[in-house]
Amino acid sequence: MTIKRALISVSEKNGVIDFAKKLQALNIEIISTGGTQKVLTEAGIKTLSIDSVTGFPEILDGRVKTLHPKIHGGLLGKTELTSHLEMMDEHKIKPIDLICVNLYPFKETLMKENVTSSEIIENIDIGGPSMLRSGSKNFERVTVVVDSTDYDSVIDEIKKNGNTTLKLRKKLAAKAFRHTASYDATIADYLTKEAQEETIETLTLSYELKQTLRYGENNHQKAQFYRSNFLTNYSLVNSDQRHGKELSFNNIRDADACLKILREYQEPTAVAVKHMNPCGIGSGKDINEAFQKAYEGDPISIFGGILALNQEVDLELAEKLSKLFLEIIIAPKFSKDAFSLLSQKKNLRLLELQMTDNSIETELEYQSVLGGILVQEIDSIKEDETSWKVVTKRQPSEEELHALRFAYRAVKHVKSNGIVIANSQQTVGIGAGQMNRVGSVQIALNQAKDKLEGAVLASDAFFPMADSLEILGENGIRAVIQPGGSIKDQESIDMANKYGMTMIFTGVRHFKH
Ligand SMILES: NC(=O)c1ncn([C@@H]2O[C@H](COP(=O)(O)O)[C@@H](O)[C@H]2O)c1NC=O
Repeated sequence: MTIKRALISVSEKNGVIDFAKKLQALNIEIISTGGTQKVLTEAGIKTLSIDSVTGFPEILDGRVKTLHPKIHGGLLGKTELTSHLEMMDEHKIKPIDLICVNLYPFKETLMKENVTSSEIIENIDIGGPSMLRSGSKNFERVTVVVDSTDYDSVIDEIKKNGNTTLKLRKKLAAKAFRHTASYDATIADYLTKEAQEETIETLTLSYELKQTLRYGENNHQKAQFYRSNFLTNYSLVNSDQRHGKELSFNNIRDADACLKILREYQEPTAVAVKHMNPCGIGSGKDINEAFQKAYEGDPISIFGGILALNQEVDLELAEKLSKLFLEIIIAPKFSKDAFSLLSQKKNLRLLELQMTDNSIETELEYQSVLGGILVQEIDSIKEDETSWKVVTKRQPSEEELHALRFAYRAVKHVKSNGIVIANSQQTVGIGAGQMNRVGSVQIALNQAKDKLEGAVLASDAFFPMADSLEILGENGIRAVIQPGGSIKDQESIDMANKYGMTMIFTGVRHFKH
């Protein structure tokens, strides 16, 4: 069976003239909706108007154009069934064998500045998805084109056989259903937010393929990277990779962890990450000093790591960075000479990122478990220092308080059990991902060694026992910040007092499992 009739109804009209011309040259009759018909007619392509087929005008400002049995019957009718053919005959419904439809730009409208809600609602396409669904259900006969990148392969197949192959029609139908599902997911997300609903009975997500990755966590695992429909500040998805080979799966996760930490700091700051944990965070009066602090915090672990900085990298800094082995450097900008120096390193990736506004809004994060998915708000709670309680006899000095704030912002991003030892501008010891807290404390102390003078300690969750405090006291740690909440808190407080330490309970836990 050959394709005899096509319907074209597109909002995004790029490439459609060429496609329609080729269909016309293949003797395919074309029906089209108002705006599309205008464009095609102007290009000298003969088309039938929708109303001449339906016998009904386009009404309600375009809300009803193709929603008619003459169209949907033409798409859904099974021409191999005599009963269908008889019914189509009786109601003067002619088969439509190909549809080319793309939808009202809902997402693009949503992202426009100063857009009104009525403009958003009017950009919910109803007739387009209906046609896509009707045609796709009947993929045995109907070719459904929703993506202009498929125009050529469709034309090629029709040229060869007068029709597309069943294989291609099936592929295109699946694509069309993915397209309408994603389109609806975006609308559902918008309306859910508008209706201020929090717990929804069905999770519908819409992400677009950004790139196929060479492999996943290991080279026998296939992997892809999908982007959200909406741009997020500090997101790797919006980065401009200016140099180096493609990011790997592990690079992306590490770089994301790095950026989530960087987002916590307004002052010039550098963050180095290894295996999703920070290994050095430094702040300073300028970005050079910040990097120096981050580097000196742990000059060993930064090797092979990922570094993100929240200010432009200049030549002076680039010279220091070029001496290190780093996988990725992320910054809002690289000066011209910094870029030419760093881009000489073949294995280094350089990424420029939009990181202007570091306000952390309530975002959701997803984690898959076997057979399910967990959704939670990201840990973006604003620290309310007025609810912090000094539980020891000694109050923290201004300097200690400054360091405690710095350390507590960092420990939130360390895998539990998380321990950070820091001064007011630099992490000097990080204990991460241990199965007991005292183990993390020991790792952090071990790493901090000669930098313990005046250092403070932050813990992501309470100390279950006084043993950690005893070790800290013996090692000269003078100030501690932790959520509190253990039944043995009093023992830890007594131990802190014994060593003349000061300790703050924040009341807010920051587990990161
Ligand atoms: N209401 C309908 O019956 C209807 N039928 C097709 N559309 C959409 O109208 C658009 C094309 O319109 P035009 O050819 O007038 O520019 C396409 O994006 C198509 O998906 C419709 N519009 C919205 O639902």
